[in-house]
Amino acid sequence: MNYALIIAGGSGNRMGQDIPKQFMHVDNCPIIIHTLMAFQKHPDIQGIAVVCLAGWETVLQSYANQFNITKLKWIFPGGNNGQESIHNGIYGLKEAGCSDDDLILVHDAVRPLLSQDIISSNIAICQKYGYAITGIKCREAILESEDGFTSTTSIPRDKLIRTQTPQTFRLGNLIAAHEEAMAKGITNSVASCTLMAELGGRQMHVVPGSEKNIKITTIEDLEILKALMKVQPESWLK
Ligand SMILES: C[C@](O)(CO)[C@H](O)COP(=O)(O)O
Repeated sequence: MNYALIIAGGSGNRMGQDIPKQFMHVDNCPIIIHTLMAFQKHPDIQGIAVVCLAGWETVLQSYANQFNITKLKWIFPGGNNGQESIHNGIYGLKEAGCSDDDLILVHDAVRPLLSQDIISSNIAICQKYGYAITGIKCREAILESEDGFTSTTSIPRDKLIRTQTPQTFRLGNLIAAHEEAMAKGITNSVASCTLMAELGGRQMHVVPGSEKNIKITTIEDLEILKALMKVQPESWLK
C-alpha cells in the first residue's frame, strides 16, 4: 500500500498572517486541500494521513468533507518541529496497522502544485531503490555566508540538489531512522532527507521535481502560487 503523510503542523510564522498558511484560501479553496487533492486523484495512493497543527483538526476534517477528500483516514497531532511531526505521523500509522513494507510519501501541506507524475515517480523509485527524494538541480550561483550579509566563499553548484517533497520511504525504514536519531540525540533535522544524511549509510535516489512544486513560505510565494494557478487551474490533473 502507498500512503501520503502530509505535514501540516507548522504555525506559519514566516508568513505573518493570523491564519496558518496551510489553511489560507487560494482560488476559493484552502491550500492544504489543493495539496490533498493531488493525492486524492492519484490511483496508486490508498490513503492520506495529516499531521495537523493543534486546534485545527476539526477545521481540516470539515474542509476534507466539503471538498470530498475521501482518502483522508487519519489526523495526528503536530510536533514542535518537522522531525517531531513526521515522528508522530509514522508512529500513528504503525499503530493504525500499516505495515513496515508500506510506502510513505512524506509531503509538505504547503506544496499544493504537486503533479501526478512526481507522485508516480516517487512510488516507482522508492519501490526500486528504497529511498526517493524529490529534487531539482541548482541553477543559481551559490555563496556561503555566516551572517547572511557578507561572503568570501562560493560553493560549486554542479553537485547541489534543491530538495522538495514528496520524500518517500518504506514505513519500517522511516521508523528505524527516527529511532536511531533519538538514540543519537538528533531532534531537529530540517527534513527526512537531511535526517537520513545525518545518520549516514542510506543511499537516496533523486526523483526529478519541478519549479512549479513551490513551497508556500512567504507572501511572495503566495503571489507566485496565484499566478501559476491562473495558467494551470487544476494542477493535480496534469
Ligand atoms: C522538506 C522541505 O520541503 C524540503 O525542501 C523543506 O525542508 C521544508 O522546510 P520547512 O522549514 O518545513 O518549511
